Amino acid sequence: MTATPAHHPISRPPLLDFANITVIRGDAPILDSISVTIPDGEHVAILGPNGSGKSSFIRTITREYYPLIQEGRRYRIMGRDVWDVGDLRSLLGIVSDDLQHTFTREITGRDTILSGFFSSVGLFRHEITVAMEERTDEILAFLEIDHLQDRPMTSLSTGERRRFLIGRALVHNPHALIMDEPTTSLDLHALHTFRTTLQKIARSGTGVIMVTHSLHDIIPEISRVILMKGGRFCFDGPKQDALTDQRIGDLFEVSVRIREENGWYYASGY
Ligand SMILES: Nc1ncnc2c1ncn2[C@@H]1O[C@H](COP(=O)(O)OP(=O)(O)OP(=O)(O)O)[C@@H](O)[C@H]1O
Repeated sequence: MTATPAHHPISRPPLLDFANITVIRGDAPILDSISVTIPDGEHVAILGPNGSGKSSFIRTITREYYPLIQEGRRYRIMGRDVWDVGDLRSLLGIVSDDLQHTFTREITGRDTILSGFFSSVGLFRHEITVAMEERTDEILAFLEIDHLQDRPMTSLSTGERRRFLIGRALVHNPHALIMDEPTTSLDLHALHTFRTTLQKIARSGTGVIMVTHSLHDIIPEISRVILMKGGRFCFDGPKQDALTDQRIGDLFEVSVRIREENGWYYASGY
């Protein structure tokens, strides 16, 4: 199935086209003069230590945080400077812990996915069409979670809940799935299932953009890695150039050895 949009035309504008993006919170910049262009459909990881500004960067994409208006600023998403925030968020599939924490009521997995059509947390008096039901069935099958669809979200494990949130994010065939620390609190089995799901999504044509502090989140399909520290992007380039002993050691301020195995990267010796 095309759970994700293999049909997006090739000549789309970049997903993100940012220049000189600075966000101030309190009295200090939490994002400091960030410039980055991410083409539509590209898979990118943004790797950085705790407090480096990764979540703030995601919140700037989703317009929860606004950058300063200053000379040379470019704040363009999918070719546009001005967005209705609801429209923007439905074209970007966002999966974050912030979102997961909002699903605390007794809502089933299926209804969680359906609620993505309305950008709501749960279903109220929303009119569900046959097309929406069919799309939900496709997504459930694609993510291999159909057997869990009638269970309340509160009874599902963290990994299972996360897959339903991905399903919710996929309803509109988003240009990209944007994830914040997607594997936090997953055990080895859940991690394996999650990574397999993510690889499937990446291969189906949807861009995968994730912020993380773990090398093991970087699926082989991700070829570009941005290193982030102190609210700045300090490296942006091919994965094999980013994930070196020296660069990762400097990033996390610890001596580390990086090993690659079948496209996956591991850190040891710290
Ligand atoms: N609304 C806010 N008000 C004040 N400071 C903030 C706000 N949001 C973020 N910060 C600060 O900005 C810095 C970056 O935070 P952010 O959550 O973006 O980092 P992170 O890289 O996602 O961290 P982690 O890996 O621990 O989740 C931190 O020092 C944080 O305290």
